[in-house]
Amino acid sequence: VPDREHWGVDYLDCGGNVQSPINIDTAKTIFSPQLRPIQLSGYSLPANEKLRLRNNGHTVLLELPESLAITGGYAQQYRAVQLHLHWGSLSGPGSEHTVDGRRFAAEIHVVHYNTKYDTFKEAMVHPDGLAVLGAFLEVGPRENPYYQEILEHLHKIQEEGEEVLVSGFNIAGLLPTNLKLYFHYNGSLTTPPCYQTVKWTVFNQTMMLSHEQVCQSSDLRNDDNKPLQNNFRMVQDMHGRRVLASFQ
Ligand SMILES: NS(=O)(=O)c1c(F)c(F)c(SCCc2ccc(C(=O)O)cc2)c(F)c1NC1CCCCCCC1
Ligand SMILES: [Zn+2]
Repeated sequence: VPDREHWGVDYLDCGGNVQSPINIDTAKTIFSPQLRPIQLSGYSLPANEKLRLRNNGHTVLLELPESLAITGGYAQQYRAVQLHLHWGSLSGPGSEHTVDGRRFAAEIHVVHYNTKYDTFKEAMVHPDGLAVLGAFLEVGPRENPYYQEILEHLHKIQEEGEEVLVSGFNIAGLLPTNLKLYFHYNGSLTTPPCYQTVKWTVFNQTMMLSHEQVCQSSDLRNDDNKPLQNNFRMVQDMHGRRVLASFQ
């Protein structure tokens, strides 16, 4: 099938056996003291740097400059591509990964590509091509100022395809302060083409947002003018994979 050669990797990876998201069964994780703290560099952006925030009909995504890099915790260097969110609805939570069967209110993914490849498109078809940093979002008593930098613009991009420019801020504020405690496993993109080329990091520490903030994502609509919600994929079978933990 010509398409198959064209894509280089089996395009129908969505049915493969290295898929994401997964349920993290903490009783079966392997404590791996060799897992070093994740180190981020260039994540603090000046306000005069403008970032494109877009409603793509599936999620809200923030394009990131390649100046943001993962410089520790992975064997190779990875540079940022974009970040986006997964959330639920009034009827329930919407994280993609679950922990001991628990689904969290929402989940952020910061997508990076391995800089040994020239471009993101080239990297995303190689097994060590992508690194996604994931963190769970929970409802807490206070508004989260870092998430407000993104959420305060959602009312301007309610329709699919709309986008707005957001002023730079410290993107690291969207991730936990403790980058030492995390789960690590090999998986995939959670949307077609589902390439099995992601080295996942899911942080143990969660992010606290106000109830209003967590509900704000459902102001977004897709092309059928339907509310954009429950944009999470079902958890996938491990097929013998093990999840490593940087902590006991
Ligand atoms: N969890 S995830 O990382 O797999 C993921 C999702 F689950 C996602 F649902 C998404 S959004 C759906 C794919 C998509 C659609 C339109 C556009 C656009 O108009 O630019 C972009 C992407 C989404 F964008 C991503 N991240 C993308 C994976 C899609 C293809 C490569 C782009 C970078 C990472
Ligand atoms: Zn995602």
